[in-house]
This record gives sequence, C-alpha cells and structure tokens, in this order.
Amino acid sequence: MTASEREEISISCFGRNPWILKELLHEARDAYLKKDEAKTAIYRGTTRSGTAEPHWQRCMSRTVRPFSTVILNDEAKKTLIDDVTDYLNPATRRWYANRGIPYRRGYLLHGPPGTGKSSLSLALAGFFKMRIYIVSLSSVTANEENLATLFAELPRRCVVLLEDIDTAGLTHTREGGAQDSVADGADNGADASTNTAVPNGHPQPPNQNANGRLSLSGLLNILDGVASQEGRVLIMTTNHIEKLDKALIRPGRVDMIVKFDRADTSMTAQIFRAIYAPLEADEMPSSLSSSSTTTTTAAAAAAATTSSVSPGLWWLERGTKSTVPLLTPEEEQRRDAAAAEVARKKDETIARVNELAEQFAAKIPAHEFSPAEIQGYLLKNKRDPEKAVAGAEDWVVATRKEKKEKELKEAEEKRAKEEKEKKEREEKEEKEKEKKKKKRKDKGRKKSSKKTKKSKKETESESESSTLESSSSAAESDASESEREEKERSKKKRKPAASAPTPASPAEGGASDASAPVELRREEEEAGSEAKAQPGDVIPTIAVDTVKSKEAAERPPQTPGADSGYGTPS
Ligand SMILES: Nc1ncnc2c1ncn2[C@@H]1O[C@H](COP(=O)(O)OP(=O)(O)OP(=O)(O)O)[C@@H](O)[C@H]1O
Repeated sequence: MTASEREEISISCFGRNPWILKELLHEARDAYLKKDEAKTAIYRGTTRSGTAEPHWQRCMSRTVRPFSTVILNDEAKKTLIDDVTDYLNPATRRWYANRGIPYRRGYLLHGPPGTGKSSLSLALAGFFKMRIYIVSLSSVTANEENLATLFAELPRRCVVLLEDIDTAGLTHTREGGAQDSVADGADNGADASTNTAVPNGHPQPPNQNANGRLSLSGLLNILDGVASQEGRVLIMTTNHIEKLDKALIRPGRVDMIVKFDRADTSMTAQIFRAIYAPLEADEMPSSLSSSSTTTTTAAAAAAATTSSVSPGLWWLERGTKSTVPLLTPEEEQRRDAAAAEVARKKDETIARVNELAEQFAAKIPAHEFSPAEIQGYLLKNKRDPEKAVAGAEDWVVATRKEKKEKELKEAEEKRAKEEKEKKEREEKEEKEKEKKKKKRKDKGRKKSSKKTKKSKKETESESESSTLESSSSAAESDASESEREEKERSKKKRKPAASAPTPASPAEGGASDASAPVELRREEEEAGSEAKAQPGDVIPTIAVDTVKSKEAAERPPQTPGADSGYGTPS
C-alpha cells in the first residue's frame, strides 16, 4: 500500500479478545484482493485537487487483457514475457543482491501512436498480476519534485509506465555531439531486442528543458538514484526514439527495446479476426445453458441459424434471445440438435471471418495505418464484417485525404507560428538596438558636456598662469623663441634634402633632442640612416657657435660611414 492510499479506520469491540477483529480484517482483505483478482488496477500519478500534492490515484481496474489480444510479433512477445518472468523470480532478486547490482529492469516500447505500446504494458501487468502506475511526462504533474515523491511511494512489485518520454526536456543529450542514426528494429510489425545499440540524441545543451519542468538528470536520478525503489518493472514509451538521449536508454535503465510498427497485411488480418471472430468469452454465461435452471431455447438456436444478420455476428444476437426454465425430453433433444448446429455454425463463421480478413487485409496498404486506426474503422462496422470489407477502399481514400488535410493544416499552423516568432524576435531586436543607440547617444552627450566643462576650466587656469608667467619670464620666452626659430630653420634646411642628417652641436642638439618628442627623434634617426645610405648628398650647413666649432675643428675628421647617425658636416 502506498503512502497516499493510507487511511485510518478505528475499530473497537467489547471484551478483551481481539480475535474477532482480526477475522474481520482478514475477511475484508480477502474480499478486496478477490475483487481485483481478474483485474488490473490502474493508478495515475496526479496532484490532489485543490493542492499541488502529488499522489497515485486509483483511476480504474480493468479486466486483465490477455496477451493474445495484443498483436505483436510472436517472438517479440515471448522474449518479453520470458525476460519479465525471469526478473520477477525470487532467485533472481537474490542473484542481484549477492552481486550488488541494483535490482531493476527497464523496457522501452517505441513506435508511432496507436500501435499497441500501452496495450502491451497493460497486458503485461495483468499477466503478472501486478498493479500498473502510469505517469505521462507530458502532463503538468511531471516535474522533478512530484515525480520523486510519486516514485518514493511506489510499492515493491509493480509496473511503472512512463509515457511520452520524448517530451519535456528529455530529448536533449547530456553529452551533445553529433547525432547518430537510429538503430532500427525489424520491419515487420514489431521486434524485441536486447539493448545493444542505442541511438544518440540531438546535439543540444545539456539538461535543458523547453518548459523548465523536468530535466534529464532529474529523471535519471529518480529512475536509478540511490533513493529509487528496487523491484519494479519500468516501461517507458515513446513515439520518437531518435530524439532520446542515449543516457536515458542505456543498458541498466533500458534492458530491452521493443519496436512497434504500423500494421502490415498479416497484422491487419489479425485485427479483423480479433474483432469479428467468435470468442469463448462471447458465449452465453454457463448458468443459462444449465438444464436445472435456464437455457437458450431451441427457438433461439433456430433463430441463430436462420438469422438474417451477417454470419459473422450471429453470436451477438444470440445473447438477446429469451430463455425459459425446465425442458421436456423433446425440448432437450431439440436443444442438443441446436447446440450441434451452433457448433457447426461457429466453425463456419470462423472460416468465413478468416476469408473476409484476407480480403480486407488485401485492400489495406501495408505499413500505412496504425492498428488503432484500422480498429477504429472496424468498430464502426462491428455488426457487419462484410460491409467493413466492402467499404475498405473508400475508407483508405478518405483517411488518406483526411491525413493530408491535417498535415497541411499542421504545416500551415507551424509556418504561421514560426513567422510570428520571427516577427516577434525581429521586433525585440529592433527595440534592443534602439535602446542601445539611445544609451550611446546619452553617453556621448554626457561626455561632451564634461569635456566642454573641463576645457573651459583648463583655458581659465591657463590664461591665469600665462598672465602670471608672462611678466617674469619675458627674457626666457625671448630665448626660447629664438631657439624655436633656430630649430625651425634647421628643419627647413633638412627637409629639401629629405634624407640628410641634422647636424647639431652637442649643446644645442643635446638639449633640444632630449626634450623633443620621441617621434621627432625617431624621424631624425631615420633621416640620418638614410643619409648614410646616400653619402654623396649635399649636407646642409648650419650655424654653430665658435666654441663648438673650435671643438669640432680639434676633433678628428669623421667618415660618413662612421657617423653616429647625425652626419658629418662638410
Ligand atoms: N498491436 C496492437 N494490438 C492490439 N490492439 C492494438 C494494437 N495497437 C493498437 N491497438 C489498439 O489501438 C488502441 C490504441 O492502442 P495503444 O494505446 O496501445 O497505442 P499506443 O501505441 O500506446 O499509442 P500512443 O503512442 O498514442 O500512446 C487500443 O484500443 C488498442 O487496443
């Protein structure tokens, strides 16, 4: 019993002996279990109305669905049943425990919608007499916290069905990287294989989900984290195996993959037979055929043989015929004759249904329609198999048309949605651009106003200092003025020679060069090197004072090649 199912009931009795209470409880328990004996109890993960508290709600209990009613490749079915049988064996549990391997088993059922994935899960739960706990990962309940709570409440032995695992954020790979091709199963119907090849996911950012509900790592933690329940049979279903992250379906999480497909010819014929062939369960309750109570009358049997309804449906009518109590010997005779007739008719019907099934299957193109679609059409004609066969071609045409229209509509909706999103994106970008532009403008304006203020201040301080200095350094200014003029002249002289070095006295050149900007010095150096390259050029003369010229006269003559870069005056 799970935590969410627990309720408290107080029972008391007179006296000291609790025996009567124990008896009562045992009886109640047996009655409860008996009620569910031939049924599969189905629980759905949901939240309590009015609160966000997750819990398993018992939504119904269904009559056990026989495995035979799920149309699937026989080998696949057998492999699956054998695998689950072995897993549920108590010896297997011990085997896992002794080796320290988590006692879990996972199955992945994949294929297009309506191909029997849920039906097989239900049949499996019924076959092993287990309850089935269903959560759809596309439902609002499926966030990480809720799922963790739900999984913590699971009983030890049960089937957990996780539907639509390609939804939420689980289509994204944890590793990124290139997308591999999907490992395909058998073409024919369905197949089951142990999980040796698993497909890669999309190269998407890790653990990102489209709606922020359930991340991949969150789900993996729930499925096989330390706190996760052991002993359950996990079944995951998806319509898009190619979208799944390989981490989600790696061995250990998914131990067997079963592929479901659209109906081929043989499947179509099986679906037809499943709908129209008489089954034991369709027979009248045995109590009605008992001579001590009531039985079908000979008239009823006769009516069955002469019925105007289609031969495939006589058993549908049969149950509606009236019954009468007690029989005379003649009536008994007639009843036996009628029973023999019924048996003969039944064989005939089966043969006829088989024939019709072949005809029907031949009219339905293979691998185009899901079993659910075919079943849906047949159910519309459940009382008339011949009419179903006759109308099969028209149904194919109409369904194709319907599908095409639906596809077109969906494509149109998708296109409109994409266009709308694109437009919204562009508008957003435009707005952002405008915002940035405005910000830049505001910044520029602030800067320029700051600059004007600063330059204003500088001019004011400059003018102040210049008035202060002007009187005291008139002589200096004259000297520097003359120095500047001198420099200017020397530059002018150098310029026409373009590459001629600038001869300068140590006093003059040293002082002025040291204070000159780096660029100017570099220019002079370059000019000097160029001058060395053309020693024949005319070197301009410059005025030097007598002391310096004396020193120069005493110095040994320098060749242009040994020049330090400033050149040798001629
Ligand atoms: N292989 C099948 N054998 C028997 N019945 C089937 C099969 N496939 C589909 N059906 C019938 O079609 C209906 C839908 O099937 P089911 O819900 O099992 O499909 P599904 O693959 O789980 O679909 P979805 O992917 O949409 O959940 C059911 O009534 C079921 O009886």
